[in-house]
Amino acid sequence: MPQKIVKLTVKDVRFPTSLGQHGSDAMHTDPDYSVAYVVIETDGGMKGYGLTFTVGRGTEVVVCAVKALSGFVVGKTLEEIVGDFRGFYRLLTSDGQMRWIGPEKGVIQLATAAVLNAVWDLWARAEGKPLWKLLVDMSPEQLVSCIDFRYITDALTEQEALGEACCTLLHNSLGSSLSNGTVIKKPIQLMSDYGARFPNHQSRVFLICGFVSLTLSRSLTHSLTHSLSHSHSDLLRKAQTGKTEREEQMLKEGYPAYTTSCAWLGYSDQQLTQLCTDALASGWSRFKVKVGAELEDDERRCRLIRQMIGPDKTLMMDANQRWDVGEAISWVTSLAPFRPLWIEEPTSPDDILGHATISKALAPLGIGVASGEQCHNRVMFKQFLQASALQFVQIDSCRLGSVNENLSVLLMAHKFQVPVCPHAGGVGLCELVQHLILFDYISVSADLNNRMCEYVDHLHEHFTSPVVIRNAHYLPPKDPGYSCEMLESSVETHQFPGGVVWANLLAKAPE
Ligand SMILES: C[C@H](O)[C@@H](O)CC(=O)C(=O)O
Ligand SMILES: [Mg+2]
Repeated sequence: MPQKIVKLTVKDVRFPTSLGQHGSDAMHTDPDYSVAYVVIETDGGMKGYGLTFTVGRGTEVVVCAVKALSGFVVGKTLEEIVGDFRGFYRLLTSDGQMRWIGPEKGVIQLATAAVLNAVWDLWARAEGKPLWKLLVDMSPEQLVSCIDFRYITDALTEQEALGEACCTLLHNSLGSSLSNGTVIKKPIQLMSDYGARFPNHQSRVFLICGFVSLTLSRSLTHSLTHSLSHSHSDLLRKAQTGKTEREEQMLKEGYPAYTTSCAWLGYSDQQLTQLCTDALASGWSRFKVKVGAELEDDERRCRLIRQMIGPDKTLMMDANQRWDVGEAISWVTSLAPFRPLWIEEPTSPDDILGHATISKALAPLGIGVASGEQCHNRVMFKQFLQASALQFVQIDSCRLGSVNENLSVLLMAHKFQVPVCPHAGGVGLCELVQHLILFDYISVSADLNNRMCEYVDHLHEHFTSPVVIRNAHYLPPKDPGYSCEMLESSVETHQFPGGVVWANLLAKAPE
């Protein structure tokens, strides 16, 4: 029976994390982890839950934006929405009056994520599957039908995402390997043109490829085979191979994670030492430390954490946009002896060329640049990738326009061969993003090299299906949905400003 969405509610839910300095960094010194929490209800009695992460006072603005979008959802059936998900995404992001306050960025994009996250949750529940499994079971055609390719076709077309452009890539890679111009250049060119023009006849093109390869010298045959098996424009259809094994692997081992919870900037050295000791005992081997306020403090804290974890474990550093470009380079150079794998958000999240300059300067030190938690849409990610401005892509389940826009970024990252290491520092972000990275491994990247998903050890007790971590790995969620339903009691007590937690805190606050 069609499920018509008849109601959308949104609540301002905040947790006073600033009291314990949990989540603190060089730019967010007193973060109260918060969400704009959305519930949609159907006439059949089903509910979908969605949220977007915010930090304290900003939440009320996001709540207002969600209310402004609710008219696009209420009255639609789930079938109508998911039957043309690309169209629905555009309806939300491209409305002639609403788009002026974006487009596709800032508060309105956070609100879009909250609403669409609820729709994806409803869809997964209706199918009786956790979201990652819903995505894994979708055909490549269904997956691309959820993506708005507008503004990114110069980096990734729908055909490439599906896997119809392999011949073009084959031509490009053979073109370079056959630099002295051999007789096969022409046939390959013809095959490439044929493949591009008649994507449905690809199998025939492959047959011809196979025939040609038989006639080539051994090294050229190797080159051809390599191109076919390592073609990164040949995305979703190619990744169908081995999917079942990868899904089984994930169910058994889980997805590798790193922890940020030992070293928030406002934690004392004593706290850092204790948390690090506990984390090591629980099997964590990858740690992120906040930096950027005072160089001397950073040196002391980084020395401490490196001494604690030893030379072989992985350390990442996060500056949360604190520096100018030159300052970032010299500051991180000073911290290089502590051997960070990456420096995260060294400067403004909008400064693509600045990130490229920093990447270039730090490459000789073996330090990569990571960014994405405030990268507001697929167009920004496209340019970061095109400019080789980052070496680690940090998708965020709420900063981008929900699963739809995250899919496009996962595919672009795969095409550009940049590892994805999702951001999850916030309330509910671990619960959400685990689904996306599981899908990425099983259905897109098929690669765990240099990849890990962030974990923060806060506020999971407020969710009905909290994340499960075993031996520093995310175990795939089993419950249907997108894992962001919160306990009713938690929502009630933490609602701002009337929930009992806030009523008490506000009563104690000085005038
Ligand atoms: C304010 C948040 O806690 C932020 O510091 C999170 C973050 O940058 C991360 O987890 O990475
Ligand atoms: Mg960060």
